[in-house]
Formats: sequence, structure tokens, C-alpha cells
Amino acid sequence: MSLTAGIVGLPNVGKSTLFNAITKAGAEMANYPFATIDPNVGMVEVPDKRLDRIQELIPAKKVVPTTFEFTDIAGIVKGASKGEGLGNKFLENIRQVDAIVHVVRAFDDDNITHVSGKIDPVDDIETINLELGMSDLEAVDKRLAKVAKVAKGNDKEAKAELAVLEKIKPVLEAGGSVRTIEFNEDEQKIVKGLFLLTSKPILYVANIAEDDMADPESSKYFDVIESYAKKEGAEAIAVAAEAEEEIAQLDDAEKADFLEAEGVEEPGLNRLIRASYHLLGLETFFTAGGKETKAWTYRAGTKAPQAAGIIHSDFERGFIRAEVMAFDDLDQYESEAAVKEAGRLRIEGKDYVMQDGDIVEFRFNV
Ligand SMILES: Nc1ncnc2c1ncn2[C@@H]1O[C@H](COP(=O)(O)OP(=O)(O)OP(=O)(O)O)[C@@H](O)[C@H]1O
Ligand SMILES: [Mg+2]
Repeated sequence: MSLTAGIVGLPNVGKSTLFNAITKAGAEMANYPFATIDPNVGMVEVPDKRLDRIQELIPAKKVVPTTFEFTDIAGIVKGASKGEGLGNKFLENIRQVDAIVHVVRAFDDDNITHVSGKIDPVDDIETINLELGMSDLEAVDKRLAKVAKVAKGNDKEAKAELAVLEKIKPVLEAGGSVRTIEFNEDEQKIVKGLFLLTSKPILYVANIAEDDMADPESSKYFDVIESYAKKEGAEAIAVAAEAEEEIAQLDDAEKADFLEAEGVEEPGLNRLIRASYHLLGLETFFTAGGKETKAWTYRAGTKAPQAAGIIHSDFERGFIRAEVMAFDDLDQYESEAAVKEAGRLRIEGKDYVMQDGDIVEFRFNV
């Protein structure tokens, strides 16, 4: 799957630290702004407890989680949309990603430089969003000039686009983001084609201190970041990036000890990975038993033959049908035979839209 989640934020807030924690890729982390210039790209495993349960009920030789891509991008500063700090290049890097994971500094540490000399999460968020919005405004203005001319000639498509552009412009001028505007289905298609930075789905990550790990809600900074996200209809997650990066180096037993000592049930990282996956519109189906039980990633809305094609192009070409049981049914009935007996094993055809958690066997003939 080629979709990628971009890690975005001010310089030196812990973006690469977070990236390393989730990818174990070993990108450069340093206590100075602009340590990252060129984007780092890495694959992330999706933690999914359903795999363990399937393995328990339908044992296979191997269990293989699914993965997706993250891109760690250089820090954006005030004036980026005017070219400040290689701003245009960095904004272009953001244009390439499919969703934004916006990292906000939410820890105190006098030894770690903050580009604006103070810890103010809302100010930080607004600085970034404003730069993205100004870059969008420039793109919208350019497009408006072009489309307005064509629309005069009574071109239907141009008129529709003009209306959308005119709806977007005042929001950007007021410092807002395109994702906060409501569009109908036709308008949405037009917006998609504009590739605007502030129209990308977003998730806010509060990079908190290790001390706040056990109880992120108690972090005074997390609270304001979450409220800000809520106003945009977005989610906020707290992660102690530095501590998580250290945990990621440990083996499973050490990890469990560490988490217990910190009083943490599940690393915030896992929640962040899953939220990013959903932000990208990705879902999971499983194949189970035999050589391996495996999680596969598909885009929400994918039909059965195309999902089969993710495993092998022959499966799609020669698709006959899919035998499907929902994970929840297997979880409840505890064996494929019992699921079948309960009448919950389904035969689905080429128009079936895949559902998250489907356990599938594809029948094909080539
Ligand atoms: N939660 C945290 N608590 C304390 N220190 C942290 C935390 N997260 C990251 N740091 C430290 O902050 C510094 C900057 O981290 P990092 O290099 O990951 O930032 P960055 O956002 O990628 O910066 P750049 O924009 O320069 O690429 C590092 O010294 C790192 O160890
Ligand atoms: Mg970096």
C-alpha cells in the first residue's frame, strides 16, 4: 500500500525521535533545529491483538502483522510559505504525504531548544497551520485566476470549481484550514484535486515528558492540545517520544517490565500507529492458518477481488468467490466449524465490500 503518514511540526520538537520509536529506522535525532533536511521514510508494523487471538484459535506456523509507511519531514518555521528555512521544499514534502501527524512539544526541558523560546502548544500548532494555510492560499489564488476566465465561458466544470475555490479562500484568509469546511460529495472531489495541505486529514501528537507517561491526561499541555484538536474535529494522542524510543530498543520481556514500572498498559505508540492507519483510511483483513496467519492492508471501500489482488494478482484475475467470517464471530464461537454451524460463515462475490476484521479465504481459478 503506497499511502504514507507524514510527521510534521516545528523544528526540534521530537519528530525524528517519534519516527525512530515507531519504525526503529535510526534516523538522525539531535538537539538542534533542522537536524532533518531530507525526509526519512520507514515502515511501521501495525500492532493488532486480533492476530494473537486468531493464532490461538487457528494456529499457524508463523504470524505476520501488516505494515504501512511513515515519512519524517523537516521542521516548518514561521515564514516557511515565503521560503523561510527551505520552507518551500519542506512544504512540498508535506504535499506528498496522505495524512499529517502533527507533533507538538508538550514537555519542559531547558536543555532542549525551542525555536520560539517558550513552550506554548497552541501557538506552535497555529504557527504550522498558518504556514500550511498561506501556502494553500497562494495555490488557491493561482487557480482562481485561471478558472475564473474559463468559467466566464459558461464551462460547467470551471463554474463548479470556481464556487469551491470561492468557498475556500475566505477561510484561508482568516487563518483557517480547509479540513474545517463542509463540502458535499461533488465538492469533495474538486477539493481532492487541488492537493491542498490543510485539506489532509490530521492527527495531533502531544510529545509529553516521560514523567507524564502513566497519566498523560495530567499533563497540562496535553489538555490544551486536545481541546484544539477537538475544535477541528481531529484526534489528539499523547506520546512520550523519547522514552518510547528507548523502550523500542528493548526486547519483549524488558519492554513488559518497563511498561509495568511506568504503570502503562499499552504504549501510547501503539494507539498512535493505529490512529494514523485509520487516518489514512486503511483497514485490515486476515488470512489464517496453515503456513502463516497474516494481516493485510487495504483501503476502506475495496471490493473482494481487489483485496484478493493484494495477495497475488492471480487471485484477482481468477477470482471466483470469498469465504468470509468476521473476526468477532471467530472470537465468539472459537472455531471455524462453530462459526459455520452458527450460519455466520459467508460466501461473498465480486461486489462484496471488504470489512475491517474479515478473515478470508479466496477461491480463484487461473
Ligand atoms: N518527550 C521528550 N522529552 C524530552 N526530550 C525529548 C522528547 N522528545 C524528544 N526529545 C529530544 O528533543 C531533541 C530533538 O528531537 P528530534 O531530533 O527528534 O526533533 P525533530 O523534531 O526531528 O527536529 P528537526 O526538526 O531538527 O529534525 C532530541 O534531543 C530529543 O532527544
Ligand atoms: Mg528531525
